Amino acid sequence: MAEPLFDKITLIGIGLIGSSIARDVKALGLARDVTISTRSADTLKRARELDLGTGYTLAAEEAVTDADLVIVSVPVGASEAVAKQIAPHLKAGAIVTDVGSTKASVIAQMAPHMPSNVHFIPGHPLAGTEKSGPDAGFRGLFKGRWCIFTPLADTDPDALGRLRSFWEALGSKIDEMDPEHHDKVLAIVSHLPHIIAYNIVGTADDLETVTESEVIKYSASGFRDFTRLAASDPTMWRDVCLHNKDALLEMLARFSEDLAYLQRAIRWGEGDKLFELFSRTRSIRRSIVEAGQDVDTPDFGRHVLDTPES
Ligand SMILES: NC(=O)C1=CN([C@@H]2O[C@H](COP(=O)(O)OP(=O)(O)OC[C@H]3O[C@@H](n4cnc5c(N)ncnc54)[C@H](O)[C@@H]3O)[C@@H](O)[C@H]2O)C=CC1
Ligand SMILES: O=C(O)C(=O)Cc1ccc(O)cc1
Repeated sequence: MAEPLFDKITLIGIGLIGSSIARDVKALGLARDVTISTRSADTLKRARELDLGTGYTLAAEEAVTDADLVIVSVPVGASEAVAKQIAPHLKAGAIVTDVGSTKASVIAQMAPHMPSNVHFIPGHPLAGTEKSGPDAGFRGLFKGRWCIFTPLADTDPDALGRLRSFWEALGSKIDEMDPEHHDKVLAIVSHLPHIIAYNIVGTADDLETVTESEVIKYSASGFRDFTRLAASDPTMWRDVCLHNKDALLEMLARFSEDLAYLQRAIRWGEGDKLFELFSRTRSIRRSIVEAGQDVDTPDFGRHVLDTPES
């Protein structure tokens, strides 16, 4: 068991991400006190049944009292409400971080409410699944995965170092970026793929000439991969779309142009153009595999941490 990095950690939101953090924190002994707060009584009750923390309350302002580290793991659209609620009750010197999939909007929502004696360090673990809620979390989700920090200009290096040590204890690799760049990168590698998945599954569902039972019966593995992404939480992804609007619209515009190019090549029988693109994209997949980043298999992220569960 590791020496606790923090006396008290408070988790606001205890879904897939919050509960995965809680499981690792508890198993690794990273805090003496793990207080959990979430919006609904049913979810809080489930967190208690799963024994995810040491204290439970529906009142976020009560939960953050005396906390050394506060991790906000709620849909990005709820960030401002949470920040307003907790801000007056934060301990001087506390670190407040989040895990939201978009960063510029979360900073705009939270930073103005943070007291000057608190260290607010936005973060985003690039790890997850299509599932949600406290039962969906699991130990080791963050192992070997990137966690991106988008620190504000005046961030205290000591606080940054302590947050880095925390994520490293969960097995993550850390990178830093400015929030706008983060939002562009994530728009192409994560947000656009989810939108494409929602769209293709919606298109299949709307077809008049192919029945739903045929789609289910004959779904090839490529289509099944899309259905996994398209099963992701609607609240979370509505919020991602609304809160990374500019970057997403830019990537969608680029995507539509490139799709039109493909459409023309198919219409006019330009096989050389199709072959050239398909060869280029194949090499990207090879680079991902060579870089050891091809962990997105059906059981991806399910590797447990080396430290045995206590
Ligand atoms: N699901 C994924 O694969 C990943 C999600 N994220 C980000 O992590 C955050 C949480 O996502 P998940 O854990 O997947 O969602 P989830 O739906 O599993 O859990 C969300 C939690 O937030 C709580 N909540 C919602 N509104 C709240 C409010 N106003 N006050 C307090 N609690 C509130 C819910 O009760 C629930 O406990 C999101 O911002 C998402 O963008 C980041 C990386 C991966
Ligand atoms: O389930 C998947 O394939 C994901 O891509 C999970 C995911 C969703 C949102 C994020 O911000 C990061 C990771």
